[in-house]
Amino acid sequence: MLMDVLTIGDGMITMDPKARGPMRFVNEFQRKVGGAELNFAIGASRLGLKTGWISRLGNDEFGRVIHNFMRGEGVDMSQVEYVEGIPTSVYFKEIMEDGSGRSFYYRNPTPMSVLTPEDIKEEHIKNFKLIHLTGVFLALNPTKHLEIVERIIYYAKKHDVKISMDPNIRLRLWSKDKAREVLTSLLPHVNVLLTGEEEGEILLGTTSVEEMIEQFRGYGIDHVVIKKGADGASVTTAEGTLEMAAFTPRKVVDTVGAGDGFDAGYITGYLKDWSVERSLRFANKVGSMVVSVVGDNEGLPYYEDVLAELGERETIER
Ligand SMILES: Nc1ncnc2c1ncn2[C@@H]1O[C@H](COP(=O)(O)OP(=O)(O)O)[C@@H](O)[C@H]1O
Ligand SMILES: O=C(O)C(=O)C[C@H](O)[C@H](O)COP(=O)(O)O
Repeated sequence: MLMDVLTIGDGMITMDPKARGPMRFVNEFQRKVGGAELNFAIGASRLGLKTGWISRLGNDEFGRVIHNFMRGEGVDMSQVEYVEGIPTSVYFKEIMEDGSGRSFYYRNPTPMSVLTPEDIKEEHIKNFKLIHLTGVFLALNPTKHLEIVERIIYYAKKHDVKISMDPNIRLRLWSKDKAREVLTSLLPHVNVLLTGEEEGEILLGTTSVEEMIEQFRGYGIDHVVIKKGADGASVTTAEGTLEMAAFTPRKVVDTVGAGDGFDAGYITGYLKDWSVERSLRFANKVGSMVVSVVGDNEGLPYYEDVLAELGERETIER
């Protein structure tokens, strides 16, 4: 069966604080699941894409929680295995009154560290239309994970599978210099780049967004998407640049996961051959829906919900 999108990355147990404010004062947490690529996979699957995930989980209770959760989301788990001796990754979230916050990771080593390039199978990669990569997986072990990603890209290019990338730079995981070195080496292979302005500055050393876009386009990237949080996003293609304001969310309660959701939304449009305008509107809507729900992926909408929010489908409440 031809699949749509594949992503690779660490799945984590997420501990969501039950109260807002500095984490040192929070005594109760709710156990959820998270991780940039895991969120993307859930988002893509809910938007109707046939989605696969390459990952490794600890052979423990938390690993089972993530496995069952992802199965429930309809993500292909054929390339997810349990690992002995390394616990499933965990992270704790801090959420401040305005919905912003910090992350505290317990993921070194992660079960992903047993993965090798030999685990990547050409027969598997060629089944997909697009591979979505993010900097989080690369940050966990830059040298080794770069080899794995290069293997994926080699097979992808051989079979005309497209590549999308979100730098998702987490400075708690690696330095700016390392992130720049590793991620820019991949840019020539990227078809769709989904980045923030600050990440663009880290990668290219310029604060001018115009210059950034020009440089990214110079790498041969077809769609350069710049995400700007509450200010929306822009997309630059051969046809030019389209800017779009964000939608006003019902309420901003937790901004984590908006970028991952936006990515899933934009890739949905890209794979459906929608116009840039439609893809961007759809992705902006997905992002705005994620920030109005607490949790990294709980707010990720289903395809029909996005259409309803865009006013393209009638909603019946009762
Ligand atoms: N406060 C907000 N209001 C409305 N939309 C938002 C808000 N924050 C994020 N979004 C939407 O989600 C997208 C991604 O958010 P952003 O914070 O830029 O990504 P990242 O999480 O990757 O840093 C934005 O481009 C926008 O469409
Ligand atoms: O995997 C990691 O290391 C993470 O940081 C997990 C985060 O839940 C997402 O990456 C959220 O990312 P945004 O969508 O950019 O808010």
